[in-house]
Amino acid sequence: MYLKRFSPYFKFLKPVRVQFALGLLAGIVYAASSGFGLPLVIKYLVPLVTEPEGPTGWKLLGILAMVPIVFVFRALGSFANAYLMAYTGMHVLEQIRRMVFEHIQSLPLAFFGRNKVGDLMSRVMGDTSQLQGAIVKVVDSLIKEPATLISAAAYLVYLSTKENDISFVLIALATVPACVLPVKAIGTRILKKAGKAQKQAGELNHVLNENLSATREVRAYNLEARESERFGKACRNFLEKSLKVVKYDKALTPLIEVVTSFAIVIALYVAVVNEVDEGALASILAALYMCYQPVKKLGSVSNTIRKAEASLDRLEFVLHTVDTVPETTAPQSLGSVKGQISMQRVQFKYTDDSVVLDDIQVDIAAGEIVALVGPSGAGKTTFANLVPRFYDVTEGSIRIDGIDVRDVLKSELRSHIALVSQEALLFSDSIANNIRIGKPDASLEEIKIAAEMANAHEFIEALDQGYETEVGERGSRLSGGQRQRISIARAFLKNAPIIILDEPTSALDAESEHQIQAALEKLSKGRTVLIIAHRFSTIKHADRILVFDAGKIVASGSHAELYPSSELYRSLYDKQAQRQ
Ligand SMILES: Nc1ncnc2c1ncn2[C@@H]1O[C@H](COP(=O)(O)OP(=O)(O)OP(=O)(O)O)[C@@H](O)[C@H]1O
Repeated sequence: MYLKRFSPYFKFLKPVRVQFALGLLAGIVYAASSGFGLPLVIKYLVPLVTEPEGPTGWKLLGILAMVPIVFVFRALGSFANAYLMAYTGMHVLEQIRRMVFEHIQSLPLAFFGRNKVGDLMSRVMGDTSQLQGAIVKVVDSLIKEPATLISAAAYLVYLSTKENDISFVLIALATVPACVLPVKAIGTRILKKAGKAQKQAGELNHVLNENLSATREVRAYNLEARESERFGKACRNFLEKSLKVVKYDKALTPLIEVVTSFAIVIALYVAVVNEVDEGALASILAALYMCYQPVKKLGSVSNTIRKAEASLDRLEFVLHTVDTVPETTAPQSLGSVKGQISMQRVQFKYTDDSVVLDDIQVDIAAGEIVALVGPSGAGKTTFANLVPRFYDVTEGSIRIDGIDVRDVLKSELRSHIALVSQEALLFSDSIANNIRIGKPDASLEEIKIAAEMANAHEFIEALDQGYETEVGERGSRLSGGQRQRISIARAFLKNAPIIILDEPTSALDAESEHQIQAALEKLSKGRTVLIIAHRFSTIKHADRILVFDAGKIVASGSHAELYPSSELYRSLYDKQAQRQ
């Protein structure tokens, strides 16, 4: 049955198996005291009221004492069961979330190009939560509810042997299959609707995330009303899709109750015709109630499973996404890298239908500084992204010191490459820890030296907390130029032989630009450097310039060689010169 879908995830119960087993045991105590204990108590209590010549003294006290005893067992069972199940549930949730998160870390950049951040957040938070709810509720209910049903049925059997009539049991049990029909019909609908509702939750998260990541743009372009409308629409869609789930979810219990009311009437009729006494009659009612209660609960469990199945589909979409940049099974070591990069007949496509880089053939010597220029969209960033294997070539090969990058472990390959991005991205941590990313075991002394090399030491020291200053979310408490210098300090600390430098496009003030430029020149010394040159100010320090156009390298050489020979280069350069 459909529980099979969840079986691979039951392994998460293993670390909490003791609590889980105790929780189940508590569930059985609860079930037995509800299904068997309560009807039994009622059987002895009712005659106390209806029969004038009832028991007295110790016997009376004994019967009365049964009430609190049964209720104490039931209460203890109920509490321990609920608490231990919540305990195991939260532990399961933690593990599932971590598994999904870890898998997301291993996914290539291409995956994030295709999927929205908000939707992924919704999958990590919302869908894991649904799955956790299902695993715990299902496993718990699958013991507790049938145990209650069996206890109540056992009581009916016990009573029928005493009353010499087995017909109540048969009638009570005969109605169970009838209750399964609405459970099945509603379950199928819930699966469909829940999938849509979760998808809409992802969309809602996406709109929220996009808005919160673009707070400046929203204000600058007066997009507040448009954004509110977009969010409102997503909210409404989510509400409508969720309400459909609620409708089916909530229809189940009343439906089952109607079915069981007929069964109860028939069972009572048989009991009355057979002239059972009041105590037995009341206890039959209680036992029947205890029989149908679990059926109802199991129906709601079925709905939970359906909802969780929809969430599982969304989670498995992430978990089953294979790494399109796979790790080699027979890794070679790069050893101490000189930094020679060679690209042979490289072709690259993001999607099947468009070639972004075509027939790229280039050899970059160790220690060479190479600038990549070309019109926007020509393929410069893509070219640089292939070296650390953010993407893999679709044809041809890239070699570092003669070794194909696909034959090296990604972690080793990337340890030899430092990246200075266009938009320096800092983590919400101290400045020291942000620089330390370049070398996790670096001492404060090493961090300060790296900051000095990056022309960052002075401004850091001038801050109240110095290196311990918290930079805020994404480094928002620092200026663009300061962030950039911290990211250059990171690269200094990493001391990698290959540097990829995505030149900042946003205009920095002259002083900041000068400091960054000077730091980058220092950083470039003795290393192989690829500069994605958006502005041409850095070009003069390059040993070679590669001119990209529509995914091809159309010219290569120094500025002095290219200016007269390449029309494209000349026009790009002149346009830049005019702007300055
Ligand atoms: N993640 C992606 N998925 C699909 N296509 C992409 C992706 N990234 C870039 N492209 C496409 O690949 C082509 C090359 O883009 P690339 O970013 O390499 O150009 P670029 O020369 O660095 O441009 P710019 O100077 O504007 O940064 C463009 O047509 C772009 O639309």
